[in-house]
Amino acid sequence: MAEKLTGDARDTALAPLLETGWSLDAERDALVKEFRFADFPTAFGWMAALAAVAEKMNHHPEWRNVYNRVQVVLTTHDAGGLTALDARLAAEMDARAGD
Ligand SMILES: C[C@H](O)[C@H](O)[C@H]1CNC2=NC(N)=NC(=O)C2=N1
Repeated sequence: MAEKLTGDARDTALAPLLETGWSLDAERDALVKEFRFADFPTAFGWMAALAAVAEKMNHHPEWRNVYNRVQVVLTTHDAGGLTALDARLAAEMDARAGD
C-alpha cells in the first residue's frame, strides 16, 4: 500500500502542483482542481484517456463533469490522505490537459 506523504518528500511532491492550479483540501488531505476544456467532447476525451491511466495505476480519481468542466479530487483512500500516487496522477492530468 502507498504511504502517506510527509515532511520534505511531501513538500517536494506538492510544490509544482500548487503552481499549476491544484489546491489542498486540508480536511480530506486531498488535491483538488477544476479543469476547463473547449467543449464537452474535449473534456470527456480527456477523462477517457485519464481513466485508462488511472486503471493502469490502480489509482482512481473522484471527479465530476459538467459540460466542459471537470472537478477533480485526488486522495488515497487506503492511506487516508495524499500519497505519491496522487501527485503522479495529478501530473498526468496536467500533462494531458496541456496545463
Ligand atoms: C482494492 C483496490 O486496489 C483499491 O481500492 C485501490 C483502487 N483505487 C484507488 N484509488 C484511490 N484514489 N485510492 C485508493 O486507495 C485506491 N485503492
